[in-house]
Amino acid sequence: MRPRQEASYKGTYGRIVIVAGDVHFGGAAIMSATAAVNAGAGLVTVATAAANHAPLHARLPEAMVCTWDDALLPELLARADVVVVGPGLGDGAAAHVVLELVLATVTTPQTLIIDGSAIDLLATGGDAQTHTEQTVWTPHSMEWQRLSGIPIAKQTVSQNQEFAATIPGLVVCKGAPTVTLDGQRAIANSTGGPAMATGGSGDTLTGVLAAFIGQFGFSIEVVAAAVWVHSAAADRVAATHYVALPTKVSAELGTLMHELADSDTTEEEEQ
Ligand SMILES: NC(=O)C1=CN([C@@H]2O[C@H](COP(=O)(O)OP(=O)(O)OC[C@H]3O[C@@H](n4cnc5c(N)ncnc54)[C@H](OP(=O)(O)O)[C@@H]3O)[C@@H](O)[C@H]2O)[C@@H](O)CC1
Ligand SMILES: Nc1ncnc2c1ncn2[C@@H]1O[C@H](COP(=O)(O)OP(=O)(O)O)[C@@H](O)[C@H]1O
Ligand SMILES: [Mg+2]
Repeated sequence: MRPRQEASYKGTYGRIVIVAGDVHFGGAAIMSATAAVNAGAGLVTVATAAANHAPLHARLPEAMVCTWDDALLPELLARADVVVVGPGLGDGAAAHVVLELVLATVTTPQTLIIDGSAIDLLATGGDAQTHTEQTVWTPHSMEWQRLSGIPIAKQTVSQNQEFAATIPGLVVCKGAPTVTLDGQRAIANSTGGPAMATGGSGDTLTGVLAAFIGQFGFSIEVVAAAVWVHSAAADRVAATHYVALPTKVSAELGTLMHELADSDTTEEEEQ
């Protein structure tokens, strides 16, 4: 976490494009974008099914919106610092087409975060290679089983590392605990808990990851920090709520990040 610099503008903090939300899963797109905005991303655009356009605008005016077939999307993707693909993308014909566009367009040094339906589409149809080493995979156990072929019961860190080493970038194996892997190093997360076991927690994590990479760069440390902050925000909600609803977790991010950035500055000043 770093405080924001005086000499900066919205472009300094990351251009994020989130490709998400078919007609059934508009909430996934909204939750991902809400998290990205609250975690400090400079500019957020959501590419989604037409049915989600107006709800997203009404719910989150900070985000821009276009549809998957918008003629502007290829250029938006090419100019992005970080692209998220997959939350609630579904497996319809349009999802296949837009995933192909994303995979063909996003290249190093851009970051590509692959989640949810996009992991499933690649597990069943394509190969798991991308054009950027700066890829972050965010599977839950079943998505990881589909992609890696490792049955859930055999998903040990060493088994997971072996497959992680064969695909580009980092893998965030979500669970209790979530473990971030790069094929060699593994970082187990220390925050979070069962109050997060509710639809949309993973969708929210994609937005936090995108915002962190957009602001602080791509590395295993930044990815693990985003995982930690997302679950730490959920812990705060869970301190007074039975379930850590993703929208409440996103609302908690701003205060938590303010405190973390502030405490880092204080430590630096004291040294
Ligand atoms: N509001 C919205 O718009 C929302 C939209 N969403 C979007 O929906 C899309 C589909 O995502 P998905 O995760 O719901 O479905 P899928 O990939 O089929 O996984 C479920 C299967 O895996 C199994 N399973 C085993 N272990 C598991 C584990 N640890 N965690 C989870 N599952 C586990 C599980 O076993 P069972 O429960 O049947 O025993 C079941 O057989 C995706 O794009 C997502 O972004 C959601 O985020 C919800 C809110
Ligand atoms: N028992 C648990 N302990 C810690 N974290 C959990 C627990 N259950 C769920 N989570 C977290 O919730 C998220 C679930 O992700 P995912 O299944 O992709 O959600 P969705 O697709 O519904 O948004 C992950 O970040 C995971 O670590
Ligand atoms: Mg998910």
